[in-house]
Amino acid sequence: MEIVHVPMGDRAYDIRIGSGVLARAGYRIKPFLKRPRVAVITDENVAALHLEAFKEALAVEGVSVISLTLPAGESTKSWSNLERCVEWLLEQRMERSDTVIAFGGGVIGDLVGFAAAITRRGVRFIQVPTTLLAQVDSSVGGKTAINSPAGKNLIGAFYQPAYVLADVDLLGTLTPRDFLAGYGEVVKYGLLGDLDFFEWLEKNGPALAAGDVGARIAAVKWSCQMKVDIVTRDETERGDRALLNLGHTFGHALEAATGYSDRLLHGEGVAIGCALAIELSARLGLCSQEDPSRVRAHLRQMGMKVDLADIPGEMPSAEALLDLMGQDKKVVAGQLRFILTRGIGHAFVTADVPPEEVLRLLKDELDRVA
Ligand SMILES: NC(=O)c1ccc[n+]([C@@H]2O[C@H](COP(=O)([O-])OP(=O)(O)OC[C@H]3O[C@@H](n4cnc5c(N)ncnc54)[C@H](O)[C@@H]3O)[C@@H](O)[C@H]2O)c1
Ligand SMILES: O=C(O)C(=O)C[C@@H](O)[C@H](O)[C@H](O)COP(=O)(O)O
Ligand SMILES: [Zn+2]
Repeated sequence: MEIVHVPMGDRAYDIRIGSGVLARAGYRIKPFLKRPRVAVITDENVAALHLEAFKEALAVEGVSVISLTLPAGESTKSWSNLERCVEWLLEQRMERSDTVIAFGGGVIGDLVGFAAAITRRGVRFIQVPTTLLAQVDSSVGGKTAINSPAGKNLIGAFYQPAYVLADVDLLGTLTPRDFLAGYGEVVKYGLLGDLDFFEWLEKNGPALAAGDVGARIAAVKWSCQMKVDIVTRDETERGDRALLNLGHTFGHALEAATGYSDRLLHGEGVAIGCALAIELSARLGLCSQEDPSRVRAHLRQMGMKVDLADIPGEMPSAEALLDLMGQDKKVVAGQLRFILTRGIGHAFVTADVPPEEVLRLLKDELDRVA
């Protein structure tokens, strides 16, 4: 069992990572409860596979459970599902000191975290992440949100969980595609701040995907620790936290362009976005010409999407993609900011990127699609 502590004063919390964690969830969660009753919100896939086991683990400690099951997929991060969650919590008479548990991937975590933040101006909230992406990234750090037709995660709040409980055994039921999408965020950590981690992934990525429990725990812990170090320096993204957005300026525009649909999962967009950010860095002379090919080679070795050509269906023009990037939350005074790199493990935030270079890169990439 591994623990990563998030030192945030009176909002400090622990992330507990291990195998067999779910079976002991009642024992772990009970100390947080003012009364032995929790509201669990999940999605249809997670409910079918793991909700009974989770309920039993809570029941053995005398904790009763009310649960709400939502449709699976990115389109669940919507106003209508936010309303559904909040109204359900109110109907169930959840008090401010009661606890809401997000039991699922990043979609459930982001939506339920936001619902918890605004219900009675903030009910206590615990994350039990069930995807690789949620265990390494979305359950930690307090970004919560839903999507708008105008762009990704544009409606939300910073709201930290009280606890995060990550059982890597749950990753065993993910589809290979969902597992690899989460791996996109794992690779991001190596690229943004730790060449040793990237090298470790080059060696251990295949074992991780094949189900090696030790490797999974190590990767989740490494990623969470990196995220915690950044988030505790800059909780609300005034500076360094934007590093965690490596690949996302491109990735979020691609998600919007593909309608937040099955055509492109978030982590897939992040992987393609990282490859584009590093290519852009090389074109601007910031990093070596070898870095983009090394990153692409690793993503390809893992069987991931790497290029715009890997996205099925029609893509909009380079100009339209650049326009979608204009809704990015890192925009200041109308100017886009990018996360670029001086080499693998050395990312930085900059507004000093000529839009014509971005356009040229996107055009070259789109030409390869045609
Ligand atoms: N808040 C943050 O800091 C942050 C960070 C990264 C990503 N995100 C958000 O996270 C979302 C993506 O999260 P995701 O990749 O977890 O997607 P997801 O929540 O849609 O889960 C992916 C799929 O896996 C299924 N699933 C979940 N757990 C399962 C399990 N154990 N076994 C079998 N199937 C399971 C889900 O039902 C879904 O179909 C995006 O909306 C993204 O914006 C947020
Ligand atoms: O926690 C962060 O900060 C991140 O940027 C992590 C990202 O992986 C995540 O996708 C996040 O939701 C993106 O943030 P956004 O502010 O660009 O919506
Ligand atoms: Zn992300």
